[in-house]
Amino acid sequence: MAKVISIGEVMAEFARGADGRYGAGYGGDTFNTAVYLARAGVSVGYATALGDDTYSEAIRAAAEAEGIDTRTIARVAGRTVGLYVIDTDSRGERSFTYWRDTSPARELFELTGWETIAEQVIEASMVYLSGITLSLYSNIGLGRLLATLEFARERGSRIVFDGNFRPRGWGGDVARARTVYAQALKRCSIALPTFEDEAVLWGDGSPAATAERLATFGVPEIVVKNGAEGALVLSEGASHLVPIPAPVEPVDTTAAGDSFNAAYLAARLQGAPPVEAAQAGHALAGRVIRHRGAILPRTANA
Ligand SMILES: Nc1ncnc2c1ncn2[C@@H]1O[C@H](COP(=O)(O)OP(=O)(O)OP(=O)(O)O)[C@@H](O)[C@H]1O
Ligand SMILES: O=C(O)C(=O)C[C@H](O)[C@H](O)CO
Repeated sequence: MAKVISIGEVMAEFARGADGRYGAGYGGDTFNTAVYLARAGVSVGYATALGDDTYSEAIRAAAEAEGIDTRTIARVAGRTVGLYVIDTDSRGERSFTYWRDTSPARELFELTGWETIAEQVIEASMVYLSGITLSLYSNIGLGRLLATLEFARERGSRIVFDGNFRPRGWGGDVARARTVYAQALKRCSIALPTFEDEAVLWGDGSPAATAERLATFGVPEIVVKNGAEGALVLSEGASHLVPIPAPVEPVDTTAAGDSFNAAYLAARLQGAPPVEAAQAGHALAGRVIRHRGAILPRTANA
């Protein structure tokens, strides 16, 4: 059984290159983290639903080539995956446009056989999800996901959550987003948010305010990422600001946070303390933002 199971959506990706042309790939926040976890040697599975077309099959094959356990990937006949396009500004800051409203991933917890996938999630020793994951599902799907997380937690699994707030995913309904986030946070052992996103969703004035708010939800281990400003680690009652090793001029910041999370978790699973794990997070994220798209070419990851 996979040690970590990451839950969410992976899409086809188009990233615009320096020449103005778009290159094709695939990505999705929780999938990006699963890829970087696998590359760090962590046993990881991905839970989602794909279609049965060539794009879906290419994504499944890519997951398998990365060594990701695909037994928790459902397949829906006659459907295809969502799509997103990355555009970047002169500072490498990314923006996304999505075509994802009809993707099968949104129905994961309502498909025939969803219980089998939930059972595998419950048996994982760590479950990873994000605010984007939460934005995918109907209230029925969310209820099933939250029950699954609750059972996993009762079995001793650690729930890891990255807020990754994307307002469009919630149709502007911030009140619903906050209610649903609170349900995930109550069950969370490790929170790995990004300050910018938390400020939009919760109105936090500083990374310290984000960390304090998450601590009041009872989250014992918190890392608040803040781009080039470093990361604030709060664990066992002590807080540490972990600076980036060196500033990077980003080409495309897509998956900066996702790759940070993977390197952080891999280090924690290998026994490193939180501050050392955050340094590993910075090191990988600093490499990822030098490349276009969410996922580094395999040769660039070494
Ligand atoms: N200019 C930079 N120089 C060096 N490292 C950076 C820079 N910007 C970001 N990083 C690294 O990336 C990590 C995450 O950055 P940030 O908080 O901007 O990500 P994010 O918005 O969550 O990304 P995404 O949601 O696309 O995955 C930082 O903690 C840091 O390690
Ligand atoms: O924005 C999303 O929903 C994505 O999953 C696309 C990107 O890969 C992700 O946001 C990067 O963190």
